[in-house]
Amino acid sequence: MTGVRPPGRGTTAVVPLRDGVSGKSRLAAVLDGGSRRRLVRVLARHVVATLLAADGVGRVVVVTADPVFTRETLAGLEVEVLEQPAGRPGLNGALEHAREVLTARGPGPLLVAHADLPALSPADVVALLATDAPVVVATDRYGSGTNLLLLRAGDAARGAFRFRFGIGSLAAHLAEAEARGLEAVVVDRPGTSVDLDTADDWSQLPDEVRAAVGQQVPGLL
Ligand SMILES: Nc1nc2c(ncn2[C@@H]2O[C@H](COP(=O)(O)OP(=O)(O)OP(=O)(O)O)[C@@H](O)[C@H]2O)c(=O)[nH]1
Ligand SMILES: C=C(OP(=O)(O)O)C(=O)O
Repeated sequence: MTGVRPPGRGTTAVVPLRDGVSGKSRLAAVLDGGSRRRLVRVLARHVVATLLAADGVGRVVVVTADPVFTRETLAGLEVEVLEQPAGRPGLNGALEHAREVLTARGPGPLLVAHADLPALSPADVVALLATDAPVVVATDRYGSGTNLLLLRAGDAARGAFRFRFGIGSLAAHLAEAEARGLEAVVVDRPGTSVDLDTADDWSQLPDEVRAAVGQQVPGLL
């Protein structure tokens, strides 16, 4: 993508983004396909723009099985798009691929951020980066999942840490850190805890966030 920031100092943020058709399936009962696709775009643009605006983030890389949709979705934003190989399916496979590519380029902390965090602010990102631990997990509103994961452990430890996104991923990531002798800190902030997967998640968002997203996605307001 044009206008990509050169590799430099700071944390590299990695945003996984599914293809243009299958995401946000849990909202299928309340939103048609076109609106779900639009929602994926609005949320992804918000998360990427927020990361780019946060002090301490050097670069944003999006890993996806659908680079055409992703480039179109993120047009005008300074991101690099990495294509997820077919042999690396699923969210964890996508992240392993991104980590391999980035580690081959050089050392440095990695911040994984899901592309569906409508309330995420630059201050949330700065707060995560200010947390002094080799592994930092921002959990979801149930205290059971992982919405952002910061790995600033040294290269060997960072490379060996298994991504375990999915049901119960907070406990899985904490266990992973413990198994590798890495201190892990859990962060729980209003801006990091709501990933928009269900109508109930929607109801938990502040009014101003719902107004901003709802204006752009028919059917949500
Ligand atoms: N590259 C990539 N990203 C994924 C994949 N699965 C999920 N993601 C991304 O990972 C983040 C969390 O996704 P989920 O909430 O599990 O899935 P979703 O598509 O948003 O919603 P559901 O269809 O309801 O599960 C979002 O940024 C997704 O776009 C995948 O297989 N590959
Ligand atoms: C992938 C995860 O959650 P969700 O599918 O709810 O986004 C997770 O919490 O690891």
